[in-house]
Parts: sequence; structure tokens; C-alpha cells
Amino acid sequence: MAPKRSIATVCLSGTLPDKLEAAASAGFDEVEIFENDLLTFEGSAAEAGRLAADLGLGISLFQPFRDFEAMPDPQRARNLDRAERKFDTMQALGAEMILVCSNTQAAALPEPERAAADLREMAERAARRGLRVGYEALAWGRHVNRWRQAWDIVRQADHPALGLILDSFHTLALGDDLAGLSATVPAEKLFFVQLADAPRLSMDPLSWSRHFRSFPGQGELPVPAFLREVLAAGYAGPLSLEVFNDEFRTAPARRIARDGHRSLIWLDEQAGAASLPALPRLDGVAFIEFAVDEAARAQLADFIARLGFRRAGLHRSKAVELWRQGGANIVLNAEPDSAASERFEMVGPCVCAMALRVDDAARTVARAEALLCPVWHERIGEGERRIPALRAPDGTLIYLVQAPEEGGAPHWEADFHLEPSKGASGDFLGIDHVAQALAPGLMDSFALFYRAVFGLTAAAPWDLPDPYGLVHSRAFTSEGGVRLPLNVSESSRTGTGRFVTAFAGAGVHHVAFASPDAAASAAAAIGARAPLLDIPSNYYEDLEARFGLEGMMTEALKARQLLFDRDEAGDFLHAYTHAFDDRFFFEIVERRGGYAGFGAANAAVRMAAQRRQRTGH
Ligand SMILES: O=C(O)c1ccc(O)c(O)c1
Ligand SMILES: [Mg+2]
Repeated sequence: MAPKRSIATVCLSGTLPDKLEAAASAGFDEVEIFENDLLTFEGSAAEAGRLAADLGLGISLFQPFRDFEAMPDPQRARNLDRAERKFDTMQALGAEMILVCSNTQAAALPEPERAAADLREMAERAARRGLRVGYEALAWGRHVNRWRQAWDIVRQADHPALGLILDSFHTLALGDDLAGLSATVPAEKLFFVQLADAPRLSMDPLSWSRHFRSFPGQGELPVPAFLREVLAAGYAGPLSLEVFNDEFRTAPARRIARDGHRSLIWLDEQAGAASLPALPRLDGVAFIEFAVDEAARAQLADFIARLGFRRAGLHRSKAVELWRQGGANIVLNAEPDSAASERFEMVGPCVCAMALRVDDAARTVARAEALLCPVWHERIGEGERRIPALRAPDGTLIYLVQAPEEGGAPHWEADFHLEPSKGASGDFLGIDHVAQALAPGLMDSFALFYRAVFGLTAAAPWDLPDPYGLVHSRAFTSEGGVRLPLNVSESSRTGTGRFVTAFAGAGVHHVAFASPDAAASAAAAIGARAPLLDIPSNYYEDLEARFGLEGMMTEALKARQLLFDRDEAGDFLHAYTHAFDDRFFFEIVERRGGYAGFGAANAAVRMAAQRRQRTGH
């Protein structure tokens, strides 16, 4: 039997009924009821219990019960009375277990024997009512903050109705692990397991825990290894998500609940407890598709023609054109009554889809479905192939196109009447990266989607300074050359924020083309009067100082509006276009050696230059 899946109500926004409905609709078996959600609920505890039961949800536990153990008298007696009151509530609610978190009070006594005696007494009283007590070490507990200390106390108390609760955050946040768990804690003493991830931040564990926890796969903690130890110790109870997160509290409960369930499905696979259809092998971005109408198509075609793109094909049955520069493909979609036209009607010219090359599209779709991702079926024309597609968390379509046989043409091209190439087709190697601007609160949803469905590796989060606010950035990359940096900004005045708010939605903010020779590509673009972004002279003086570049070299960069960066592995040369229609823009990039980044050091210069270009000063 697969373990039950549970989620704490504190993870989700809204009222208690909202939270329960979201948990049920996402497919959870059980919920942890947070006391605060019950206190603010207008009905009785029994009514809350019925609400959960009617939705098919069990109640895995009731929590938290704070500052209980090892208190001096008279607090000790008062705490036992308090526990009896909560037992009444639990019985009305239909919750069989209560979570006691380790005492944080300054008055708590540093005496494990006292803690054990108190918990034993509480467990004895719980047992008389058929209830159980689980004890959890908070990372900021006054005297108990490690699971081994909590276990020592539970062991000393030695009561069948008392057991240990593990929480991945409290263990991993202190740099601890579960080594030795299976040798020290009998499976029947492991009462409950809570799971949470978090980004690596250096702050006190309480603030970190209360604001920045995230679902497994969204952060940077080794939660899969944690779960492996838990399962190896014979734990077979529910796996329960417990996340305190400022963004989750404001986001739609249903999206967060679905992310949570996706995270547990992924985590099972990562911990070796279940298998999913295998990850795709990725081989780059096959094409980028823009939603346009006839007028926007003409303008955008002119814009990309200055970067060397030429029309390479017309769709067999739709108002869709294929444009190409070397190995980089752009699709311009003006077909009425399509997913593209729907986007165009809502937001105007925009990227409505991107296509990833995968080794097996059907298997990738099966994996995505197993991970609860919506699959999209476009209406297809006569004799047209169906390209399977997924919806990213913001609604962007991701086509999955099968990598062609050695030397063969890609299947998706068969939908086009290809035009015999007129002259040079350009030397772009392909699409280097696709950067997306996200609405605030969507970063974690995307992180999990890209990691779980495609196995992309997440770089550490990074902040970029726009002149009018910070842009939070995180890059997702794969071995097969898929690079997807994501940007989000709380400020609506940054370039990223404006893009998201001014155009009713997030989406692809820029597309970078890989060039074998950025200097030549930029010179050609300038020759074709492509609008490249002006870079101030100060930037080039700083480059000489930072990297010790020769004056000749910086002059050459400057003449072509090229930016420069360097990491341990190699150099990076890149240039940006102005934004098309004040929206998205393009980038020409050249990676030398194994340069792995995106020129983040230059982002501030780029964003300031874009601001100047847009406002004219
Ligand atoms: O932040 C807290 O106080 C708190 C309460 C209960 C928990 O289970 C927990 O992990 C943290
Ligand atoms: Mg906890």
C-alpha cells in the first residue's frame, strides 16, 4: 500500500472550508488541521470534522500544542488541563493524534527527565480517550531542537500512546540528517512525518521556517534523502506537507494544493519509493511560437529579418509561417480560433508556445500526466500531425517534439510547405535560452514543474537590480542545452514587473539565439539596421578594470553594443535588441569554452539601458 498523502491546512490560503476543498480537489487523502484554522472557523469542531469527512478527507492530526513539557509548577498542572481541553476538541473533530512541538519558553527546565514524565502523563490521559501524542523537535526549541533529543525523551517516557514526529525542515535546517534512524527508532514509534523544503538562506531558523518553507522540489534541501531514511526505518504512515510560506498564503489554494500533490508524487520517485515514466532526454528548443495577427506578423517578421531570419515555410492548412536563421526556428501564428489567437486577443503579440525536443514525446506526456500536469490538445487540420503539448503553470504551451532520426528532418516540419532556401540561411546554432517573466508568486510552481516533469536542474536563486526594483531570478537548465531562466518582480515598475502587469499576463520575455561569432552576428545586425540596445561607455571602462581586457577588445565590443562576462570555464559575449512593441526582446549570445551563465553581472546595465530606450532619456 502506498503511503497516504496529507497536507497541513497552514499551507493553503482561505478559510477552513476553502482549504479543505482545495486539498480534496487536489487528491489528498488527509489533512493536518491547524488550530488557528479551527479557531477562525465559524462552525463547531464537529462541523469541521463533518466537512472534511464529506469531502473524503481523513484528519491525520491536530496541531500545534505548544510549550507543554518541562515547565515548572504551577504551569505544569495548567498545561495538563489545557491538554484535556484540546482532547475534547480532537474528539469532536475526529482527530486521533495531536502534535506537541518542543517547548520554546525561557522558563522551560533543561531536564529531559521532566519532559519525559510530562509527556508520559499527557500520553496516558490521551490513551484513556483512544488518542495519541506525537512529539516534534522544533529547530528553535529551548532545550530540545534535534530529533535525537526528542527521541531520547520519547524513549524515556516509554508510553504506547507517545511517539516521535519528524519534520524534514527542522532536521535539515540545522544541517542535521536522519543517519541512524532505522537503528535507533522502532517503526511503531515513528508516529508521523512532515515534509517541507526551503531555499538556502542564512537567517535564524524560526524566521526561515515561518516565511520561506516550500514544497519538496521547490527548494534546495535534501528532502529525498530524508524520505529515504524515513522509509528505510519502516515508517508506513502518511506523508504530510507542512509549509509556512508568505506567497502560498496569498496564492489560489487550488494551485498550491495541486503543486503540493505533484511534489509528493515526484518525491516518491526521487526517494525510490515509486516509479514514473522516465524523464525525457532533452535536446534543445526546437522553435518558439509567437501569437500575432496579420499586422503584427508583418512587423515581427521585419524585426527578425534584421537578425538574419528568412521565411522557410508556410503551414499546410493554417495561417502560420516558419522563419529560420541557421538552427534557430521561429513560428509566427496568425491562425484564427486557435490557442494562439486566444492569447493574441487577450494580450497582443506574445510568445504563445515553445517546443522542446525530447527523445520520446508520448512517454513525456505520460510522465506529465502522472504528475498531474494538464495536457493540451490543439484542434488539428486535415493531414496535420498532432504535436503533444503541456500547459506550463502560467498557461504557456510547451510542445514536445520528437528528436528526428539521425540525419532526418524533424517530424513537426512536415506540417509546413518548406520553401527552397533563398541565399544564406544564417549561422545561428539554435535557441540558447528562453527567459520568462512570471507573475509574483509563481516561481515555486514553475520550479517544481520544470524539475519534476523535465528533470531540469535549478540554479541557486539570484537577484538582479533593475533601476526601479529587484528582479528575482532562477535559471533552470538541462544537459541537452535547454536553458530557461525565470524572473519575477514584486515591483510593477521594473521591466519584468511592467511586462507582467501591463500585458495582462506573464510569459516569455526574451529569446536568446546562439551564435558561433557574436561579433560577426552583432555587426551583421547593425548593418541590417536591427535596433540593438545602446550600452554606456562606463560599462566598457569597468570591463577593462574587472577583467583586464585589452583596449582593442573593449573597443570591438563597444562598437557592436556587446556585453561581456567570464566564469571559470569561459567567456560570454552578448547583445540585446530593443523590445518589440515595448514587449519582448531578443539576444544574440556566444558561449566560449564552457561558460554556463547568462551574463547576470550585466543585467543591471541591460535593464537600465532598456529603461532609457523606452522613456527616451
Ligand atoms: O512554526 C511553528 O511554530 C511550528 C509549529 C508546528 C510545527 O509542526 C512546526 O513544524 C512548526
Ligand atoms: Mg512540523
